[in-house]
Amino acid sequence: MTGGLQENGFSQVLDLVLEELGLYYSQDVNGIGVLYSLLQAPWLQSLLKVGEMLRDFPSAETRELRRILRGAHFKAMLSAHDMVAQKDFEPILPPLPENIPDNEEAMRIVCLVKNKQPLGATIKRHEITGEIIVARVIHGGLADRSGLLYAGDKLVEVNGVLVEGLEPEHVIQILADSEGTIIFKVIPVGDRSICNHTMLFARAMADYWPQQDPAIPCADAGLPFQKGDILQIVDQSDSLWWQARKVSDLSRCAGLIPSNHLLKRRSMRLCRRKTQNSQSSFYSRCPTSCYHTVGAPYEEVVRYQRRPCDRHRLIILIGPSGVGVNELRKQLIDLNPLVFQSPIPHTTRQKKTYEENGREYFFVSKETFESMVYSHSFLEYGEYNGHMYGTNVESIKAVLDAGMICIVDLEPQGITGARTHELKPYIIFVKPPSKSCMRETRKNAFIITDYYVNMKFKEEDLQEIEESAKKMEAQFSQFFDQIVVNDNLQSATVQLMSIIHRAQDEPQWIPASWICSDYE
Ligand SMILES: Nc1ncnc2c1ncn2[C@@H]1O[C@H](COP(=O)(O)OP(=O)(O)OP(=O)(O)O)[C@@H](O)[C@H]1O
Repeated sequence: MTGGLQENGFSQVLDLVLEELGLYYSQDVNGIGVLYSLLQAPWLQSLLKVGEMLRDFPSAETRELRRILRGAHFKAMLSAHDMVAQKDFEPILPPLPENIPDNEEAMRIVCLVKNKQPLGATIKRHEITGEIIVARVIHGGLADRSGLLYAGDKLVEVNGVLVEGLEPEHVIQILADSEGTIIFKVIPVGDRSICNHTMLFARAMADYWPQQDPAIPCADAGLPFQKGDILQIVDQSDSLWWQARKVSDLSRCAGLIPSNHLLKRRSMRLCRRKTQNSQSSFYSRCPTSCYHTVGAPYEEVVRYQRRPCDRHRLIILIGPSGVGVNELRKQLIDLNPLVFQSPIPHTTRQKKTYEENGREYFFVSKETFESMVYSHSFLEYGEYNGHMYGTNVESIKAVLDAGMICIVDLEPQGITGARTHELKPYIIFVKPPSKSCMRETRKNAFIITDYYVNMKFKEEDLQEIEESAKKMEAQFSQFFDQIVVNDNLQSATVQLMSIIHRAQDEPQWIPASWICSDYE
């Protein structure tokens, strides 16, 4: 590079810089952005290099450049560049006062917008400190979705009202009266335990009405359910109160339900009270009578889909005597004997001449029958006209092994024995229609009793069918997978047929133990 060219280059660069700087001086620009891009500019880099070089070549231009570079504006620009580069532009807060106590707690301000829906959190008074704290946050509720309130958070203020010294009921009232925005001041809980969201499904084995439970921490946060309902238990972190939703209504937020442990404890207490009243020892009676009859409050269930290579599920029809269980079973078999069959029963009665052993019945001696009873071979058995009759599990398996759908009608007391992983029964309750409908549809029907065969239905028979159906439902509905009303015989049969096919081919809830047992 020649001396002339060098001089030309420098003056060009300088002209450029001055021109640009002149532009910025005349504009009211946001300094940081502009400075940043300005200082990034390749020409400025060159200029700096030029400056260094010029130190060694004193001339009029050099002196001028030195003056520019030492100018206040230029220095200010460079210092601004340094600040931007070091991100040193955040506001400087005044120092904290020196007299803050060491134990001062951080406060969180939570703003929730409450429409018509509940807040989805419960509060309680801390047993020791007396402070009002968030007792639990309901899964899927407003507070839970906000992610800002946690169980254990200390409430300081609600909508500007100090809660110190207030009763929890008073705070609840403030919350209930608030519409729209609610502002909480809370001291966040120190050790926030991670909620245990075990995804577990359970069949309720009893009804539960939170409004009638004096022990529930907040009745409005409770989830009412009826036996047979399938519940999704979303939180088991509390040993006494779980949170659950009904699978039939998963869009609703979860509610409180008593834990297994709590219900068992209650039923034990009930049991103790009963046995005390009956003057006998709790320990000697409880395991066999009371506790056994009360049973588990929830039954864990899983979704089960029968594979085409699996045996069919046993179809059990349950219903009050005279409702038409036997008739419906016969209708199904008559319609499709290659698909539907019933097991061949055992009996102690004499074989008739036209009968064949193993076709109508298995004819056995009283002794054989008794030994089968002792070895629990029968799902159910009973006496009729002085003879014993029984439905044997092996006969059921024979139908299932032949690839057919086995249908039995059972007394409800036989349900427990039939509920095994081997048979995986699907239980259908045959319900009577209204009495007026029965009167109409049973005009030409005959009822079979222990004393009479082929008697017309009387008014008291209809009454008895209705009452006995109600009792059965009250006691056993937790086991019913489906209910069919036997009004019109033809339509009830068609409905039953489609239910049975769905039971075999579509996913269903079954006890988890039936699946685990497969791998035993
Ligand atoms: N939907 C119906 N419409 C008209 N008649 C019916 C209907 N269902 C059943 N019946 C008749 O009612 C009578 C009693 O029915 P069924 O014998 O099936 O009763 P059940 O429930 O099996 O009672 P049980 O166990 O005491 O025999 C029979 O005559 C049957 O044909």
